[in-house]
Amino acid sequence: MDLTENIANISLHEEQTAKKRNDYIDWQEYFMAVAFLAAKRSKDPKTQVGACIVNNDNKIVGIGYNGMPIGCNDDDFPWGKNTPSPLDSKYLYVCHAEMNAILNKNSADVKDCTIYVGLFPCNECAKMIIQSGIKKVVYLSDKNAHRPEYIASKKMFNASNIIYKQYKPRISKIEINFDIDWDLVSPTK
Ligand SMILES: O=c1[nH]c(=O)n([C@H]2C[C@H](O)[C@@H](COP(=O)(O)O)O2)cc1CO
Ligand SMILES: [Zn+2]
Repeated sequence: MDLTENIANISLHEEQTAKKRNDYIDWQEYFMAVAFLAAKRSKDPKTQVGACIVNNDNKIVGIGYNGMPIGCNDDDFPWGKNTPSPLDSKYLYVCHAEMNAILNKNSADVKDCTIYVGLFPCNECAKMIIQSGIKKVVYLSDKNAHRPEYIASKKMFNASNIIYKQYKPRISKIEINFDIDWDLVSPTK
């Protein structure tokens, strides 16, 4: 067997024994990352939240982020927090990520689904989650846990048998790189 033939045999063997890659992201990482990607669409200068609703077949059926209602111009409505009049701050207007994800659903309903969200849901979103039939909440941060709205959320979730679970990331960062050299990854034949 000459050298060229030998090299060809080795590469054929490599092709035939090729294994799947194992550094792929798992389902939870994928859904939480989708929620975080959606949050990047938010115009809120302080807090960007994203939510991703997933059914029992691991299919995404709704995505949302916090933003002004349709027709309420992002540039005209306020984004401040601590204004003398509540009418001049964002809170009376902004739609929360969870609410948008539920309303944006692309399936008939979101019954028995799981919602992945950056922040633990407030009491208003908790009510929407319960009424929509979502059965599980996976959240990243519970930074407002001491506030009455969030204590109320937990009371309602407990009463309604909604499971809530904090997501503990295995990795702290998932990078999206548009700058891939596709020919280097998989050379054109
Ligand atoms: O679950 C949530 N979902 C959600 O979309 N939000 C939004 C509403 C506001 O735009 C922002 C919170 O504003 P701030 O952190 O500045 O108080 O995050 C806030 C929460 C917190 O519960
Ligand atoms: Zn909310």
